[in-house]
Amino acid sequence: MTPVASARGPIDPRLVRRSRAVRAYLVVSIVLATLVAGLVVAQAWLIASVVSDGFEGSGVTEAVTTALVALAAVVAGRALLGWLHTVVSARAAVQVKQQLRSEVVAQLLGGSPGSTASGSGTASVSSAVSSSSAVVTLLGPGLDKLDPYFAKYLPQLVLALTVPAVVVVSVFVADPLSGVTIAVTLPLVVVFMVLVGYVTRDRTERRWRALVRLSHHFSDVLDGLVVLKVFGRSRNQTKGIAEVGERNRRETMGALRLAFLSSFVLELVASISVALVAVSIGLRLVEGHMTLMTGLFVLVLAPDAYLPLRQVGAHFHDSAEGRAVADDVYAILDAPAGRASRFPAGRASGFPAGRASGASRDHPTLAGATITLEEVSVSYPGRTTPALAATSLTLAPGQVTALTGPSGCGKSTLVDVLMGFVAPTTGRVVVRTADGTTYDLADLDLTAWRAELAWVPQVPGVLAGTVAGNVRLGAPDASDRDVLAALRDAGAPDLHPWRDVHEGGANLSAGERRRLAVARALLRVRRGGAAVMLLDEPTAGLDPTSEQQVRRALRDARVTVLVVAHRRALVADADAVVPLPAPLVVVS
Ligand SMILES: Nc1ncnc2c1ncn2[C@@H]1O[C@H](COP(=O)(O)OP(=O)(O)OP(=O)(O)O)[C@@H](O)[C@H]1O
Repeated sequence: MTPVASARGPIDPRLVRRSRAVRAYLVVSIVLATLVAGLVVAQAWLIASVVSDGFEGSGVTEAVTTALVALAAVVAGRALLGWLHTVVSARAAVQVKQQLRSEVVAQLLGGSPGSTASGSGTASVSSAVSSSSAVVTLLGPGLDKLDPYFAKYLPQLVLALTVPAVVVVSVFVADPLSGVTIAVTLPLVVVFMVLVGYVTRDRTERRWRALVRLSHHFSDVLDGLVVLKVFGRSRNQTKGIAEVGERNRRETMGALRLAFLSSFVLELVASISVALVAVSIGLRLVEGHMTLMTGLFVLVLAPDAYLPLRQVGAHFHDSAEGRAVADDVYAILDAPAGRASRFPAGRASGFPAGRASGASRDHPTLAGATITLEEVSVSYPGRTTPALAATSLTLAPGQVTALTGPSGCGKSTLVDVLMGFVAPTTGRVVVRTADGTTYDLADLDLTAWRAELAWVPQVPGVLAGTVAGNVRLGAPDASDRDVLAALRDAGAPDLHPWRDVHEGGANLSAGERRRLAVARALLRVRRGGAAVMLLDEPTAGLDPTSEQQVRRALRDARVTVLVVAHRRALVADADAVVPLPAPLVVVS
């Protein structure tokens, strides 16, 4: 796993720094906890006074009745404050999760608000969030693990910081010896908590990673289930899933065992400490060195010095998974924008990735622009040969350029570079606008850049909905007539615009999906303002009539066109042909 900058204080400073909701919540929490601390002391004092009055045999006097009413009010007040704290915590959890979810989604989609927040740009995306299944786990059940952090751990932590302090001071004022005893033993509980925390941290992190691995594995198997079934290998996967599931179970049980054990240790330390205070009070009461009222007050109050700390220790386990999740979230948000943006980026699922857009970057208009690739090459880590060897080519405005070459020579990679999905390893893409200004693609706002591109990938993306809805993705405001014309010119007059389309175009043939994507690109040029078309084998698998239609549409588009072509007819139509050399074969 790539190391990520993890924040390991009692409170994750990144959450406090980046979320106003958390800061506001902490302020409210501290106020509520201080009120609770006051009520705890008041409650102990009232109980002590009622009981000592009872022992003195003064009967149910007016003072006793008043104390009992006040005691009832204090108990009700504590209940009310507890309820308020729960409500505030739950609200904060919802707000923070909502904020993190939208920040992560925006970062993955390239909007990158996270990069403007506090991204140092030094962390890299953890391998735990490098696949779509991991992202789904992270944004769904993953972020929900922040609930215990906000609902249980943080309120308790604030109580643990305020209540013991108030209790120690009150006890010290009433009985200095007990005050000193509590003040000396309290840090012991903290020391044990820290020790337990260190052990727990690794355990819970391991458990979270096991859960992510399980979801990865499961999603991979589901993806390949059809192939596995056809080749009779699906049953073998049962064993794999069972093994990963078993590992997850073992990690969960280990984390639970540790949680129970550490609660026991904290209880023990706290009980021994209270016993020390009780023994000293008992002896002094017997010897008559202390009043019953003071003794009772300290005895009732002493456990409350330890209780919040013990509980914070217990809730630390509930929150630990949330902290591991926060690490993954901030690994995405703090990653250099491009790395995170690879998630949705075209075909590419590995490095080198493209980058996210930057709102302040330039965005020249592409109408009439010349796009030049200067010695652009792309190499993927771990590969001995470049995916695209150093290539130079010029896309002249309004011309159709055909890119040819054997399979695997990097044609689609070159298209990915132009789409901004993949950053060149060497070389650069230069844009010379109609007025003669030149720009480097690396400096441009990619969202604006892509808005002027019409793209037909080798495997077109199709969303659930209708044919027309999919075609309109290129130009949402286009009329029905425009959609029909685009479908006709893409050689797809047979595709009814209102026909239902399933997710991924599962109910369309490969040829229908391709023609739908061509229609979408045509509409983007005609009504969406695109000035450049990038098409990756748009006529593969089409019948001669449809192919003829697509070729004509490309010729008539009157924009700059780069078409990856294997078919001779498509190449023959081009104004310029750029052949890429066969990839180097390295035999080791
Ligand atoms: N994400 C990736 N990670 C590593 N290698 C990759 C990645 N994408 C592509 N490649 C490799 O880069 C090389 C070029 O791939 P590319 O898809 O660009 O070729 P192509 O010329 O378009 O091939 P075809 O004509 O078969 O579509 C191939 O060897 C491919 O295996």
